[in-house]
Amino acid sequence: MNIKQYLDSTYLKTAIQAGLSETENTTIVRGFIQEAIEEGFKLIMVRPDKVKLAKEMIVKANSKLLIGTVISFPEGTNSIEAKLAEAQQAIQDGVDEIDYVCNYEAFKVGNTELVKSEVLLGTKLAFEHHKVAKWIIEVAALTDAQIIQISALIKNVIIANFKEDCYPNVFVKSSTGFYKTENNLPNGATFPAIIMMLENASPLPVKAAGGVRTYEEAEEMIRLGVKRIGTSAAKTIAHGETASGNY
Ligand SMILES: O=C[C@H](O)COP(=O)(O)O
Repeated sequence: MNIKQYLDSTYLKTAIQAGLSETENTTIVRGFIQEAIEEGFKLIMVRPDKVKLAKEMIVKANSKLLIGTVISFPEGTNSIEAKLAEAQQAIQDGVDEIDYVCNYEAFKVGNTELVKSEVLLGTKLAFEHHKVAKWIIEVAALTDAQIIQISALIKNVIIANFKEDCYPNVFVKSSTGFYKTENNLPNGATFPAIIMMLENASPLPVKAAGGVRTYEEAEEMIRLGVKRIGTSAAKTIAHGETASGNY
């Protein structure tokens, strides 16, 4: 198995989150993009304001590395209009895959219509530009029943509105990697959450993200059926090593 083809190498910290100046953080992002080019990962995930930089570096290196970005990250509470505008800008800057954070807070209070609308319109926008869409559900913020319901909701919106050959291009994604739980509980891609997603999102593919730190974890996720793994430890995982956790 070529694990690198499953790995979305991810750096989503803002300068403030990284405790760095803007210039220092951009230097880190540059290094991350360069590393992903050299390692032959499938895709690099960066914040929207770094998509242009990634595109320039990838074109210059004549690399096939794809670029993904995150929309309404990490809370997902922006209006649909704001999400579409952010995605539109990322498309203009050269993005290949758009990872939208679902408005899971709206979902939790019963506003499923809003989530259905954003999934429909956000996916439509991605498809109009031949891009992949992913919907982050933030499993740590949800009960098991809610994980099941929102995975099925996304699946049903896609099945009702798009042709079968589009299904591989819409993912249900577990986590932002930035959610903070009380008592420091795991905030990312746990095996039980991934299994519930796989069972209820199918035929849509699942992306596991958040807290994946070892080759063994990644391999087990793939064995379970995930098609993509988003991790800030892609290089260490690809080299069969274990990175320190960030929960
Ligand atoms: O979208 C991907 C996540 O931000 C990656 O999370 P991580 O930093 O815990 O690997």
